[in-house]
Amino acid sequence: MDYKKVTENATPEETAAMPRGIPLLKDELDIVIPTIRNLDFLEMWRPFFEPYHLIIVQDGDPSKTINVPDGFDYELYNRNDINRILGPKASCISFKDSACRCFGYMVSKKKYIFTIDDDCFVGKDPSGKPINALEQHIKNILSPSTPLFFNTLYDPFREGADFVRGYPFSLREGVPTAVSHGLWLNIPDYDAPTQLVKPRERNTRYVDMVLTIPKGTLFPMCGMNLAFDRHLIGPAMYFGLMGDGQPIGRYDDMWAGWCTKVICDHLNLGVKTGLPYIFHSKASNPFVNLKKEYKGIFWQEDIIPFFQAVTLPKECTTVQECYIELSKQVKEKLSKVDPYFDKLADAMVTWIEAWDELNPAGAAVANGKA
Ligand SMILES: O=c1ccn([C@@H]2O[C@H](COP(=O)(O)OP(=O)(O)O[C@H]3O[C@@H](CO)[C@H](O)[C@H]3O)[C@@H](O)[C@H]2O)c(=O)[nH]1
Ligand SMILES: [Mn+2]
Repeated sequence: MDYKKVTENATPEETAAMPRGIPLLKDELDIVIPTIRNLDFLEMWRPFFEPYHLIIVQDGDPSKTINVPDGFDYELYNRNDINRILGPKASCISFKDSACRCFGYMVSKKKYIFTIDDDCFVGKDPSGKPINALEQHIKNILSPSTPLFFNTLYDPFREGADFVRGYPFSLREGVPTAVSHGLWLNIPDYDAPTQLVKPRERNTRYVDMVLTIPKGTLFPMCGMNLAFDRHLIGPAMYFGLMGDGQPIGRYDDMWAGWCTKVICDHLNLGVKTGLPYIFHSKASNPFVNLKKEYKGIFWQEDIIPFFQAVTLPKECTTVQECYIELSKQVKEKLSKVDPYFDKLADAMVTWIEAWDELNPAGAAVANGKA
């Protein structure tokens, strides 16, 4: 299949020249950014992001000042803030790892979240048009998913597509979409071994596709370019215990993705992957990544069969109830892999306790129907 290679990101001028459409969900969506750097990348995104509220989670040294470009409406939390707000429960929020971003999901009061890394720029589609990734995520999230029966013409709710012959009419309503998982041009999200053997590989392939991940199928969720319905699935988006003091890193989003997918399957919620693309500009150090990842690379050979075998009782009708049940199964079945999972299972409970403390209304409302 011949693809027009996409090899460069949009310039701020090209993005600024884009017609500023109506900012959909302007007051219902927060943009969460984990950072240890400056936030100059926001200049690139200004036309698309400026109307939205940002939640910046500053990782690392809290005494360092993070400069946010003028004109953005934001709240910023550093480690001192996390400790002050959560007290002892702050122990469940990772330090010195992008996993800290999930604190932003917890403190948000909005229905939707979009999270992006600070080294992700505006990509261009094959026609050279800057990609408004946020707009595409919103389209994905606001249209149903089809996890129960695979539509061979991809997302039937996209312009110019539909359900194909043989697709049961009883299933064409689809289910609510909980997660929209975007992809990356330029630096792909490879694990360290792959990065080491393919240091110069760049993703120039723009595939114009959005797919629902079928029920019963897990996937490797990357947190770099991700949106989700916080009211439907927020409490499952815990990015685990990673980074400082932990035996593992760079499995934060993976853990959240596996927990989220089994809970979405149980609650009849959908997960989509594909468009939009961002332009990932910075390859993190593969040797540092290998040190962070290596335990995860062999632990996951046990973790994946665990999640594939997970069943949740029909009495679990909220995300919190599903998540607590999942934490019990993690403690029971994964602790024999490594004592780390015993600690992680406890942290999963702490996360839900902290979530419900900061979001009391959410504690009572069922998030989805089993
Ligand atoms: O200790 C840290 C390190 C980084 N950050 C912020 O997190 C994101 C991602 O950082 P970076 O781009 O350096 O790392 P990548 O390897 O490209 O990240 C991807 O791999 C996964 C790592 O878990 C993750 O899903 C992707 O994000 C940036 O915004 C850094 O500023 C941090 O907060 N703390
Ligand atoms: Mn990166």
